Amino acid sequence: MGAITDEKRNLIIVSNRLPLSVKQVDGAYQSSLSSGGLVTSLSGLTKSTKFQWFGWPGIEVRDPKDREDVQKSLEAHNAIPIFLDSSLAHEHYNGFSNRILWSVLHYQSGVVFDETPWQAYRRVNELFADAISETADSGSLIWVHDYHLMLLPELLRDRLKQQGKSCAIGFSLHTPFPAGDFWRNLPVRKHLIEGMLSSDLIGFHTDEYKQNFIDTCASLLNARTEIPNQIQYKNRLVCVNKFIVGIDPEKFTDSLQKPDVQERILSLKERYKGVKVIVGVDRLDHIKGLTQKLKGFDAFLDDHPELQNKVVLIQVAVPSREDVKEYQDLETELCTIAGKINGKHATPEGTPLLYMHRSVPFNELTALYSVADVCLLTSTRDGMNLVAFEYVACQEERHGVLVLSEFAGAASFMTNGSIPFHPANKTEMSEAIFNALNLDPAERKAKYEYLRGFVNANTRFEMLS
Ligand SMILES: O=P(O)(O)OC[C@H]1O[C@H](O[C@H]2O[C@H](CO)[C@@H](O)[C@H](O)[C@H]2O)[C@H](O)[C@@H](O)[C@@H]1O
Ligand SMILES: O=c1ccn([C@@H]2O[C@H](COP(=O)(O)OP(=O)(O)O)[C@@H](O)[C@H]2O)c(=O)[nH]1
Repeated sequence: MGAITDEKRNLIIVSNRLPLSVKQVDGAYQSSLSSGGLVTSLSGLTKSTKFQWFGWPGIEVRDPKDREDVQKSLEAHNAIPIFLDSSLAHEHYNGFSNRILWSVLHYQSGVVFDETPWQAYRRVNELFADAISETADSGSLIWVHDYHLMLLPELLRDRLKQQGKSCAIGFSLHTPFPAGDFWRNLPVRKHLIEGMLSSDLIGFHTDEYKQNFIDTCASLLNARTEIPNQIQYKNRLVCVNKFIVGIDPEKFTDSLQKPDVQERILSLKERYKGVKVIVGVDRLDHIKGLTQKLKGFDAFLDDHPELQNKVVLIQVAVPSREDVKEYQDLETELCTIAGKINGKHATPEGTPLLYMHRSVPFNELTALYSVADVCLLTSTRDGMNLVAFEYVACQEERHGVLVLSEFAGAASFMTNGSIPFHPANKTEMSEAIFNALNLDPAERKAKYEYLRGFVNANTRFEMLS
């Protein structure tokens, strides 16, 4: 079985975060587009497919009248909020999903398990199952996304069965799934895998993640896995496969045509005349290797004094998960390193590093991508990394070079068209940057065309759509 596709069926998308996050500004509720690749990867679907999207609105709303208002404002975008108390949401999202589960999925050591966040994780998965099973009709396709909701397929299947409904359930993991023994770091590992195995189809970003998952099912649960892409467990047959997540490149090329974006591009080109621009866009997260990136860039500046005032790194670090201490500490560390780099390498002509700790509007982002000669992505682990795709989409004229960590999921597909490197090796990173800046035009064009072909061929996330 490949993708589940059936235009007549009602499609329900479920993710922890809705594509619109709600905030209270001066007493009124306002919604804005959520950050991150999951939302980007599914936004292309809105063009061609009708669906309802269930998720947490990102804010506690207690008053029933306020809940109604929020519900109505999201309804216009087919988004259905699942309201959670703030302490429950905090323990589920920050406590278990991001401090514990995210770390294990991305091979980070020193994970400490705690019962309270685990119970909150279970409870939130139950609340999602209650809300969705109530709304779903028999025959609906339910597409669950990501590590925040690994228990949901099982909870949902039980409830639907009790209600006499039959629905196909798909599950997409947007993160890596770790190899070998790493998953054993989680005392509740079995519950999570069993939760996912109640799906009909499970999708991963790469073959490597898929195979790691299959191997874990065999070793942990004794599941039968002899038939490729199938897992037989407790009288159920579950299909697993790789589904390449992509972007809608037209959204980016259209943005570049807008007069105000063209104007912005001209002004950035003027500002950086005679200077090579390297761009980095990452959520401020350990897995993006930002510490390594800044240190690698420092090494590059040390190695190439002849390029003083001739290269600038513009790094956008999008605020993320700011209630988690590890993320706060990372932000402090990055500020210190950024300050040191500019302290060491700045001249009266300017600074080599522009470190921006904020999100940028979409048009500004596309202008930045467009003027950059190089895009530097240094993930230590990363499910896919859609910034790599977006940079390519904005480089039709310049044929800029992608310098891509071998640990980003995107590297499984983009290595031929990029300059790969190991993010823990400063020397390798410095050489990769130098090579990218000095690539001859014919090779640049060839690499670019390879990447462009890949990005254009993978514009739809085709698992259940
Ligand atoms: O919702 P947040 O906690 O703010 O985090 C944003 C998203 O981060 C992760 O994104 C992943 O999905 C991308 C698209 O498939 C992929 O390219 C990237 O490598 C992953 O890190 C997370 O998995 C999402 O659930 C979050 O919404
Ligand atoms: O200020 C910004 C800058 C970037 N992005 C988007 O965040 C997504 C990042 O996705 P990626 O897959 O690279 O990583 P993730 O953040 O999901 O781990 C991309 O679509 C970016 O365009 C964003 O939402 N706000």
